[in-house]
Amino acid sequence: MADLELQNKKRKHDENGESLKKSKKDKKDKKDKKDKKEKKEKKDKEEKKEKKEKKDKKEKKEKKEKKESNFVAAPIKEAVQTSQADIDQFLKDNEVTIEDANNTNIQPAINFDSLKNFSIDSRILKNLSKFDKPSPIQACSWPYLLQGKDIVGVAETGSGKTLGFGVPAVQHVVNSGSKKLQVLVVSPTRELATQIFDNLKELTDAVGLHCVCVYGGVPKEQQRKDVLKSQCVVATPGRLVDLINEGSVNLENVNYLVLDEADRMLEKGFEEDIKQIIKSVSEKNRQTLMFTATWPKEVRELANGFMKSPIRVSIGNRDELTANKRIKQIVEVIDPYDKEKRLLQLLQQYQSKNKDERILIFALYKKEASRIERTLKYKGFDVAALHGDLNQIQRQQALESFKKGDCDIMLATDVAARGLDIPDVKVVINLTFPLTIEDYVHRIGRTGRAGKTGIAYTLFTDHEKHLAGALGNVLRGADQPVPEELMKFGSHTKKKEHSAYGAFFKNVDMNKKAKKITFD
Ligand SMILES: Nc1ncnc2c1ncn2[C@@H]1O[C@H](COP(=O)(O)OP(=O)(O)OP(=O)(O)O)[C@@H](O)[C@H]1O
Repeated sequence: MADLELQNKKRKHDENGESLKKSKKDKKDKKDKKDKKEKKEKKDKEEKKEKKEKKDKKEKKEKKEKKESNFVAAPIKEAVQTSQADIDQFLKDNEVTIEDANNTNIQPAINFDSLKNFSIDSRILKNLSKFDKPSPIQACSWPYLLQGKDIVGVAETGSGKTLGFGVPAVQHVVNSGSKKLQVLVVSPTRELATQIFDNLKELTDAVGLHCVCVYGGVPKEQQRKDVLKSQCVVATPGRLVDLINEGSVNLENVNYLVLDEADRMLEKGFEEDIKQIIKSVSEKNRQTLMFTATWPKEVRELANGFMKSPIRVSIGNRDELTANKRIKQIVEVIDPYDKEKRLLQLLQQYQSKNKDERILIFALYKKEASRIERTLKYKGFDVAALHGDLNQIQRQQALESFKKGDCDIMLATDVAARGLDIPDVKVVINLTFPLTIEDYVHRIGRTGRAGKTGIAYTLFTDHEKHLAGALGNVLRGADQPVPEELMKFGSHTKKKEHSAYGAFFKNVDMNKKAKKITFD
């Protein structure tokens, strides 16, 4: 009995153990299952959250990109209709030629009113109200530029080309709604870059945007900082390439590129820098503009090389090199050794007339400029000098004192030949003729600006007789007298083999440093 009992007990014990084990196992299975379920739910929740975050991030990015999409052509509302008769009269009076392969034929904006329909920001229009009406180059270029077209704008010196590209540039940024760097204006000299910057800054300040000027001869630090918050940059090529190479400037969002004094920018001395700058700007959405007063044939096909079916707007007969007709051009053929004496006589003659009228003298090389500066100062003339032997501070001070009228005589090399806008320059004296006839047209264009008249006096010697024919053509083209002595040198115009221009797109030996023609 006892054994049996014992066996029963043991069996029961075993059975209890079994069921205990089983219930423990069940419990554990249950718990495992629950844990697993919870884990899965947690994982699903995390995945869902992650998916939502990804989706939100993607939407946010798309929204941001959509907002910062590239320039969308300003919607043209029904423009204030200017009668065709008025338009035709305007085109005829200003000898306007518009070459447009696609015949878009957008009506010129011959008054500021019609600009309102191009959705121009009212603050920009307010800034323009200091003028009566758009200048011809502005009237013809703005409508095309506001439609995102590439343009080559050719118009006489002093005709408002800066705002011609500047107004649509700032409107372009306003339209984009983006604070990224989008506008790049490249100019050949520091003084001209500064002047363009001053013009653009008035507009960017008016609409709460930022503009920066990048040029050599001054420390880089401030320029590096300012670029980061700017939407527009005005630059000379050398310093800009420096900042690109060191990674301080990124042009990937630039979609509005302007070459001011474009024919000069395509010359040999600038080609490597310009090539690198163009390479840094993506071609996809790029709107490219070129503006100048002189547009030699050698440059035209080059320019097309990186523009998209550009519209060419010319004011006046720009096929032949023509000077501003409001400038009285006097050419005197003289012995080179008599130039300084003659210069002193001219200064006596013109300075006595009207103290407020500025006289701008051009020498060719900086050594000559330094020598003449010393001579004039020794003779008691108060002269401001602008040439490459001076540091940037001295150059800025000289230009400022001339603009303000502290000095009414400036002596400069061709660094001042292009673009500088000094309203009261009444007389330009070419003490030494420039290297090219184009530079002659730009030099004398420092006077007779914005509709005013001016006088250009040129001392011509047999050293530059190879340019006598071209000079004679410019004089005749502007209805100016051609001196007998000048014609004695012959009227041929040596076909200018612009090795400078030709080199631009050829595989230039990038190792061979281009000969920079610098006067500054
Ligand atoms: N619509 C306008 N009406 C009158 N004056 C204007 C107008 N637009 C610009 N100006 C003035 O004309 C002058 C010359 O302008 P700007 O310097 O832009 O000429 P430009 O054509 O670039 O000359 P350049 O070929 O010598 O560079 C400036 O003083 C400028 O303020």
